[in-house]
Amino acid sequence: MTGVPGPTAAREQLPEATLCHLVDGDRTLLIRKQRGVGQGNLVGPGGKLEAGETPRECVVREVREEVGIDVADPERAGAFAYWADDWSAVVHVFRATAYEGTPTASAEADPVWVPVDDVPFDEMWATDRTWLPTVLDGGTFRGTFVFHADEPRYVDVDRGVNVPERGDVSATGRR
Ligand SMILES: COc1nc(N)nc2c1ncn2[C@H]1C[C@H](O)[C@@H](COP(=O)(O)OP(=O)(O)OP(=O)(O)O)O1
Repeated sequence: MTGVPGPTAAREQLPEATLCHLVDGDRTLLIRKQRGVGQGNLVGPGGKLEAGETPRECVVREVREEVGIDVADPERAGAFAYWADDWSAVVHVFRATAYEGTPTASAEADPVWVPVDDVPFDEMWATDRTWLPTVLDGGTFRGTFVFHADEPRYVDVDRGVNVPERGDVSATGRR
């Protein structure tokens, strides 16, 4: 894909995106992506940062656009940087426990509640299983992933670390 950061892009060149993992008692909200990056996968709601937007502003806006609810308390749970053949990104991950509204389908997303203790990782990005349990459990993490031919070839996750909203989220310092 022309103009899209691939596996050799420097960290500073990567587009930024967000994910929200909303926990409501013993269930957590995922979406079935209807288009865009990861179409067909189950994933947390979220999307790409717009110009001038902070990750927190982005995650609130994207959750509202995708599933029609307002998350009240998005808390930063970590971030990962990844490089793939046709897309690479820094993804900021938030956990939320309070919201207003009823999750509703949009053109981008079908909302799906799943049990916190039975998340369908087989239908998600392969690397989600390495960090999502930590997030659902209230912890923090930092991840670095390299994919080739849609398979994760390098996976590094630090748990219990706080990652600033701005700055290098790559555990390896790869730039
Ligand atoms: C390992 O890679 C990824 N893992 C997970 N769990 N989620 C990922 C990964 N790469 C991207 N994502 C998520 C992060 C964002 O929520 C979306 C970004 O893509 P999207 O195409 O949904 O962006 P939007 O701004 O919503 O879409 P439009 O451009 O159509 O407005 O994917």
